[in-house]
Amino acid sequence: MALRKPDPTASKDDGAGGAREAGDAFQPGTAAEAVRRVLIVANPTSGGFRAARLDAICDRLGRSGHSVSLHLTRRAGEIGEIAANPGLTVGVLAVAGGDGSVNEAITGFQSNRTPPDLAVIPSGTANVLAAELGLPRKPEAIAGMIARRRTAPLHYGLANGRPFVLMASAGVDAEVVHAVPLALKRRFGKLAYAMVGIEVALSRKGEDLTVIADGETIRCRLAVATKSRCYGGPFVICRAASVTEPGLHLVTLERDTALSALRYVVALALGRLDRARGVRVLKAEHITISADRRVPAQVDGDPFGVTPLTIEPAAVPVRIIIP
Ligand SMILES: Nc1ncnc2c1ncn2[C@@H]1O[C@H](COP(=O)(O)OP(=O)(O)OP(=O)(O)O)[C@@H](O)[C@H]1O
Repeated sequence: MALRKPDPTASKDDGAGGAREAGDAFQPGTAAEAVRRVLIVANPTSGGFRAARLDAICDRLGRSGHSVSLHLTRRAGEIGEIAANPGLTVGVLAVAGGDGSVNEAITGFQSNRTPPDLAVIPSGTANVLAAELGLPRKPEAIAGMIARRRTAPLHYGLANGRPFVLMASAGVDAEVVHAVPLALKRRFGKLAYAMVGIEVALSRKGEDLTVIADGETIRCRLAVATKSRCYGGPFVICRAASVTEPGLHLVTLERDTALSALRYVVALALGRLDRARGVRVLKAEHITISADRRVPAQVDGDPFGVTPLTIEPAAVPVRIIIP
């Protein structure tokens, strides 16, 4: 077993170059050998990261005959580079991190003609995908899931060509995502979004959005193109959406004053957003979001420039390991 022990100091450059450091994951071998190889790429800066969990997962997978390599990232972008590398000869690329790290892997897979199966070892601040797929948290259960290799198609979306696994949006939520300083997010987790959200909601003017969904024009203040049922954690934004089904849904909110934002947050927390006044939920294949002025956008909880956005489903899904 080519096991690199989780090392909290590995974020410091030890002179080994990027993906190569992942050892066995880039060695040639028979197809049968490659299938048993698992490369875990872990983001040690993600919320709730625990090196000891990875150690336990590596040990358990090693005991079940897998060849496991572990790579701790040292900077943003590395997971995408590893996922895109055509020399990657593993059966499973397991991302230990939050939704942003998973997004990087999917983005990398776009330029890899033979991507391995994707597994997610959940950490992260919100980790909506983990809630969406009902992923286990305990090391033993995660290792068991990876060893079983039951997969589902992960149907992701594209916003201006950039993959999103969960959602792409423009409006007040994206403004909050843009405004949350990383240090605050690392210190307070989801609470950081609530703190900055209140400040943004009370101070912003907002902008009218024009959304065209499969030819229908909708005017609103917040538009969320979603693949996921959940939003911001376990909160249901769109009952009909599923990351493992093709297609997209659109959720629009007609108002974004501080009071209506509060109403919508309460409705979301109660799982009743789709029934709240001024909310529309519809299925759509092709969505554009534009505004007279540039409105901040976000994908999968990370800042993503400004409007206009053109959003559509990706043609080919990724295989993801599920419980
Ligand atoms: N070693 C690293 N140093 C700094 N940033 C990194 C590193 N490795 C990955 N990243 C970046 O950190 C971003 C956020 O990480 P991640 O999604 O794993 O955790 P999170 O922000 O706590 O969780 P969530 O996205 O679920 O809120 C990712 O977009 C990724 O590009």
